[in-house]
Amino acid sequence: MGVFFSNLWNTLFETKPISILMVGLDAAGKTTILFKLKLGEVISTIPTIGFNVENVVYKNLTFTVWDVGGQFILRKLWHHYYQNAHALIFVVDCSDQTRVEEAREELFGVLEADELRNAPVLIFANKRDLPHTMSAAQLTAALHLDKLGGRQVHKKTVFVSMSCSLRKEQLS
Ligand SMILES: Nc1nc2c(ncn2[C@@H]2O[C@H](COP(=O)(O)OP(=O)(O)OP(=O)(O)O)[C@@H](O)[C@H]2O)c(=O)[nH]1
Ligand SMILES: [Mg+2]
Repeated sequence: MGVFFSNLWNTLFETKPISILMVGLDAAGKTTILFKLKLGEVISTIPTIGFNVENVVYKNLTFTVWDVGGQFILRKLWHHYYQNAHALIFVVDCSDQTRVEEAREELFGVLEADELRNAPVLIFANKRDLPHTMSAAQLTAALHLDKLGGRQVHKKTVFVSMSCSLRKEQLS
């Protein structure tokens, strides 16, 4: 995650404030990540109806992070947030193989958005503390990240970060 934020800052340092859109399936852990970044603490969450937005200071850099609810019925609202996003974080529960295809479909849908054509993308593989998680390589394959250029999805810089937002240490 550190490399992603640093690259983003270097690319966009003249554009302030930098807005990051965070989406992903319901219960992937987006709100937990947002408040871990904001407060350095794990908070108790409820499913997000609508969005949360917070200014987050990460290694002395300030970002505005938009965390949008991921329940199925809410996903059709994601596009309202594309216009102002400089970067995208797509959160995946890497312990849940049963939903990885659903996550891939949603990811590809987001990446087709014209507004996000220049946005760097971080795939944040969350819940690494749980048993039977997919590795970065397995997730890369399951999400077909190698095919991002192949189905008229714009070429993008895509990072994959494996983490757990419940642990005490800072997300890195
Ligand atoms: N084991 C584990 N649980 C996590 C982790 N991150 C989040 N959770 C749990 O996953 C559940 C869902 O987390 P949320 O942050 O509310 O998920 P969300 O992506 O914001 O969900 P929506 O708002 O519905 O889109 C909560 O019970 C969290 O405590 C993690 O890294 N490991
Ligand atoms: Mg949420």
